[in-house]
Amino acid sequence: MSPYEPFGARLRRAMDERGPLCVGIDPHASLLTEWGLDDDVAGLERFSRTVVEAVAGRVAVVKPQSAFFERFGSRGVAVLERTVEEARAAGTLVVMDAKRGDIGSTMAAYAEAFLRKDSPLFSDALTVSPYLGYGSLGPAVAMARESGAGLFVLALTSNPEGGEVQHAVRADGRTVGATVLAHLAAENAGEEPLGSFGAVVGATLGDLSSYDLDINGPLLAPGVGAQGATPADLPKVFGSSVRNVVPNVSRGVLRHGPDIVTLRDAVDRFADEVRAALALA
Ligand SMILES: O=C(O)c1cc(=O)[nH]c(=O)n1[C@@H]1O[C@H](COP(=O)(O)O)[C@@H](O)[C@H]1O
Repeated sequence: MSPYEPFGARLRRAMDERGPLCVGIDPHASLLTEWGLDDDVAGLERFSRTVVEAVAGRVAVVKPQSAFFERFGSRGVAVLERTVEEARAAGTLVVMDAKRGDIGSTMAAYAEAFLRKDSPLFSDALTVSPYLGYGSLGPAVAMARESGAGLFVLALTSNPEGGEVQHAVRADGRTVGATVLAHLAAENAGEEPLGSFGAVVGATLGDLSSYDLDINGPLLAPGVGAQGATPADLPKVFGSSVRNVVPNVSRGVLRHGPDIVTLRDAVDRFADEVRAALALA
């Protein structure tokens, strides 16, 4: 038994206290330019610091997108470390969006990198890909349990290309995406108030009534804002599972920077719209 409070319980509390919105920290080169920053490590650091300052304590979760930090090599990764540390120090949960996935023995090293309690990049949860087979994620599941961390496993992604893999029908008649969801439901069985093993399910996907989203775990829902989904779509897409949805907005909020007050207003608008949509669900 881990001495740490599980991610699912910490997330449920944060969602109940602050609402479920997740703000993505995605320092696109084009956003750095729009913010009047140089596309370099100093610009990256200023951008990330500003977002954390604007949103920490106001939203349940932030989700730094590792790719935009890796672009700058080790110095960018150092900024990512500080971003994670500052957000966590401010009491905001951090989902590291690194979408890792590999054979089990390598997955164990990714788990150490992001989910081992004393790792420099330790995050409250990590996005992972199950498309080397769900079982290959075993070491990450084990490490997450040990550290009180969580995973968000790509199930039904927000991009239109995802369907060719995720809606594919297996020999047993189930789709690949449904199988991922079933694995997660098994992982979370009996956990209260919420399991720690979430699914990524795009808010852009329209009617998902043929999928069982009731996995007793969180559903990270990217696609709100720049990809065209709105908070009002959430009840339609997620049905009765909507209370476990963590909607992510990145560019839809970030384009309102660099002024902190304007950024906060944008976050508050999305947060209010999400609350209103959930109240009607
Ligand atoms: O895992 C993710 O967060 C993710 C999964 C998915 O299916 N679609 C998706 O857009 N994302 C991420 O969510 C963020 C969406 O950003 P915006 O489109 O700017 O709101 C990006 O960091 C994507 O990498």
